[in-house]
Formats: sequence, structure tokens, C-alpha cells
Amino acid sequence: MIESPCSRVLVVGAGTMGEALIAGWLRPQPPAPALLDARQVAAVNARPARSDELTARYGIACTCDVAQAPSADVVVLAVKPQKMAEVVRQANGRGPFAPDARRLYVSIAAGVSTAALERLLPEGSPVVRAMPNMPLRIGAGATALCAGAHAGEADLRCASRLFSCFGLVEKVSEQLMDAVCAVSGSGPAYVAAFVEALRDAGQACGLERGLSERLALQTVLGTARMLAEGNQSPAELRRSICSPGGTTLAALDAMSASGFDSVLARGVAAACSRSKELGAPS
Ligand SMILES: NC(=O)C1=CN([C@@H]2O[C@H](COP(=O)(O)OP(=O)(O)OC[C@H]3O[C@@H](n4cnc5c(N)ncnc54)[C@H](O)[C@@H]3O)[C@@H](O)[C@H]2O)C=CC1
Ligand SMILES: O=C(O)[C@@H]1CCC=N1
Repeated sequence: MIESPCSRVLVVGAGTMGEALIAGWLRPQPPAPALLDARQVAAVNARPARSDELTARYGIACTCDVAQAPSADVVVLAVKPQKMAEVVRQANGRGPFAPDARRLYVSIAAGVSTAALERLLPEGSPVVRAMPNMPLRIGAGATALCAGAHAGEADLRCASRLFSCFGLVEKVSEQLMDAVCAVSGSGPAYVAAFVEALRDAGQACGLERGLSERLALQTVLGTARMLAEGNQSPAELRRSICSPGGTTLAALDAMSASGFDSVLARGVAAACSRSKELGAPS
């Protein structure tokens, strides 16, 4: 079990990501036990049906009124960036936003800066900003963390423990968080789009759609595993597949001439700009 001061965790806005975090903390990680047990986790979701569903599924306390939430040492803010200010103001200084105790606030919201959160939260609150990604659902996530003005090493350690059970955790300076969001936060969607495009391209060359998707998917999986588990760099692996005058070079030359790299660069830059725009809750 996780030690104090990370002993009771409240997830505010338990939607897709919030639920993935809860499920991961409560799941045993053989040979290790679960990080938290159901009595240590609580959640808030504005929709009563969703709140009931989370209680039924995980046996955790769940409420739809944030002001009524059980007390916690760590409050994970998992609402959409556009909702952040509204949720805190709705509580009106009660529940997890009461200025009566020191709590660590961990926000996973894209773009929202620690400074913006500190302005919303009780004065002097420690804030850690995290940017996880969707593959944390299968323990293969990538999370970057940075500390706000009042968060110390112990707060970062606590946040780090909460995300380490989901995969890679990196500490970065806050100015890099928008870029992290654009690469790994949104990245799983780019990879899914790549699989779709490779499937469709295979279909256009005559493969049956299902077969094309299976081949595309296994290719992404196998390549990612080789790069993660082996000692070849992406460039080395790429070169080892390109026979002189062969098929792969023909493909990469055509892709390069069509702007493959610059298309990706423009997409990532757009995500990074959007993260910055989301950064200041009104
Ligand atoms: N989806 C993703 O892959 C990633 C999302 N994020 C961030 O995680 C956060 C959550 O994203 P998702 O889980 O995808 O969104 P989501 O829409 O699935 O979850 C947000 C939840 O907040 C609830 N909510 C709205 N207002 C509320 C209120 N006043 N009180 C309590 N609950 C309220 C909604 O009912 C919803 O279930 C966002 O800030 C996003 O930027 C970060 C990394 C990856
Ligand atoms: O699209 C979004 O805004 C969120 C942040 C990273 C992934 N999904």
C-alpha cells in the first residue's frame, strides 16, 4: 500500500482518465499488491448515474457534489481544462478545496498551468501537474510531472508513486508540459490514426480490410516492442529495413516527397499551441 502522505486519494471528475487511474491503483500488480485499497480512494462525478456506476464497479465512495466529497490527502483534478475553474468555484471553499488542511493537488488537465491552479486553490497549496496518456489503461502509459511553486520533493515523490504503476514517469520543467502533451498526451491518437491510414492504404492495394488492419496493428506493436526492448535507435532500425533499390525506400521516398515529416511536425505544433491556449482558466 502507498504510504502516508499519499494515503487517501480523491479523483475529481472521474471520466475516462480518472477511472483509468482508479482502476490501476486498485488492481493488484503481481507480485506486488495493489497500490491502494478501495477505502483509500474516492471520486466525484457530476452525473449521478456515473457516480453510482463507479461505486458499483470499484466499491469506492463516490459523490456528484464535490463539496460533499470525503477528505483526502491527494486530490487528483481530472476534469476537462475548460471545467477546472467552474468545479473549484462550485465547491466554494468546501470539501477538497477547504483551506483547513494541507492537501496535494495533482492536475492531469491539458494546458492548465500550476500558477493558474494555485490562483484557484487555497493559498499556498502544493500543486503537481501531470500529463499522462491513454495507454496507462494497460500499464504502458507515459506520464510527465512538474511541480508548482509550493510543491516540494515529497509531493513530487507522492505524485510519482501514483503514476509509476502505469508505466514511464518523467520529471520535466513546466515550460515543456505543452510539448509533452503534444507528443505523448495526444500521441496515442496519432498512432491510432496511423494504423487506420496504413490499413486503408493496404486495402487500396488489394488487401481485405480486416487482414490489412491486423497486419498494420501487429507492425506497429512489433516495431514499438523492438525499439523499446532492443538496442537499435529508430534510425538504425529504419536503415536495416531499407534494402538498396527496394520497396521500403520506394515508400519512404514517396512519403517524404509528400511531406510526411512536416505533416507530423505541423500536427504536434498545433497540439502544443492548443495546450497553451487551454492554459488559463477563466
Ligand atoms: N483523454 C486523454 O487521453 C487524456 C486526457 N487528459 C486530461 O484529463 C482530463 C480528463 O479527460 P477525460 O477523462 O478524457 O475526459 P472525460 O470527459 O472522460 O472526464 C471528465 C469527467 O469530468 C466530469 N465532470 C464534469 N464536470 C464536473 C463537475 N463539476 N464535478 C465533477 N465531475 C465533473 C464529467 O462528467 C466527466 O465524466 C482532461 O483535463 C484532459 O485534458 C490528459 C491526458 C490524456
Ligand atoms: O485532447 C486533449 O485535449 C487531451 C489532452 C491529451 C489527450 N487528450
